Amino acid sequence: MTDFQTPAVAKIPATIVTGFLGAGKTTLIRNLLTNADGRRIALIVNEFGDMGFDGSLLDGCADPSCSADDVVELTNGCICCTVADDFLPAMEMLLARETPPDHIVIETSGLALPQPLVRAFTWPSVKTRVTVDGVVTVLDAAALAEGRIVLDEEALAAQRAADETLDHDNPVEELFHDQLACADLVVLNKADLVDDHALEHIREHIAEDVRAGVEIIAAEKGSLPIDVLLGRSSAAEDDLAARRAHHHHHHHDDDDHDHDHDHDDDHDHDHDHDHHHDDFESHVVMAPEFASLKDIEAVVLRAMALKGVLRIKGAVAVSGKAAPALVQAVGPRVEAWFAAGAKAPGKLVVIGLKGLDLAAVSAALASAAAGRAA
Ligand SMILES: Nc1nc2c(ncn2[C@@H]2O[C@H](COP(=O)(O)OP(=O)(O)OP(=O)(O)O)[C@@H](O)[C@H]2O)c(=O)[nH]1
Repeated sequence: MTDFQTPAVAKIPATIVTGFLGAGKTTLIRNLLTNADGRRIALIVNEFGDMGFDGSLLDGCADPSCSADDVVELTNGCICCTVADDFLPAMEMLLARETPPDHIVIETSGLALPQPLVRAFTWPSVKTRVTVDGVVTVLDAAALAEGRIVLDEEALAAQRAADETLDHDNPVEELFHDQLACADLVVLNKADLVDDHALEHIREHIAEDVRAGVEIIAAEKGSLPIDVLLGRSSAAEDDLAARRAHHHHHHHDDDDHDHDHDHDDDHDHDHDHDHHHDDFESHVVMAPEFASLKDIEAVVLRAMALKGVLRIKGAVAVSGKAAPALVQAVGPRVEAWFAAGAKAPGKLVVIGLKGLDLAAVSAALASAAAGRAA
């Protein structure tokens, strides 16, 4: 339908960056922002957990080459559940600026379903001004190669049979499929941590989960040319029906938590919003002062090894050092480094499966400190 009254105004493209906890979304975006080539990019960031912004991205943006024009942080829960309260107002604010951005990049939390967010682009206040340029799904190749995210349906069935507590689908798996089904581009990140054979194996599996024609590109530290990441013009918001995962549900019908209130014809195939993040929890844990970066790595690694723990990150103090250390842990990998200017050291965010033993995690962190002092 053509509207002859309104001159055609080019819509602002928006790129959605999704992917599981710790896959490398922030790293990829930091890279993108330092290669923005004069584009004015606004960034909307959503974190799962109470602590909000992880600081490392801001570090990147203290860099004069970082071109983030504006950074909006959404912390009231998972973006896919707070679209109307958080995301739409943030978008409207960006659009109301005198000089709107050239491009908008949205980093979803690692537990967000991209589909409800894409659907938000069909809301009238947004649809006339913005279009989804592409959904970029970042995958952790190491997590896949090491079986922390299970690719294989048979292996998954075996896992389920072995673990009685998995009475329904593995929530990590379901998110994985949702995030893949929505993708315009899959970035097989952390390629440096796996061999070519494993990469090929992963690629073959993923090919079954993505829409036809979706590119799967291996990367290290999310480092890809900006023209690969931006400029896809996918208009995903017009194509939602094709972007739903086919879940193999093991839920009992009455046990399905479908919080979606939208049940008109357009929207009620909304199996893509089963709120898998009800299956996860996040805590802020006070961290002691550590003796050294090595000490941090050893202690956090022990906490990561506890059942259900998926991600730990934050900033901690190191004795005798003015600068706090940032900590990043995904699976068996812990990184810690000094970062002047990181704020509020002494807190770590712990994210994991619902039912994780928080007392044990806190104790692992605290007892290590006591042991060291002895
Ligand atoms: N070896 C390796 N490490 C990587 C790569 N990309 C990211 N990392 C590390 O993985 C960890 C998580 O990276 P982030 O970019 O914070 O991941 P994220 O997806 O934004 O994490 P959440 O927002 O918590 O979901 C950090 O310690 C990164 O340094 C990569 O290509 N190779």
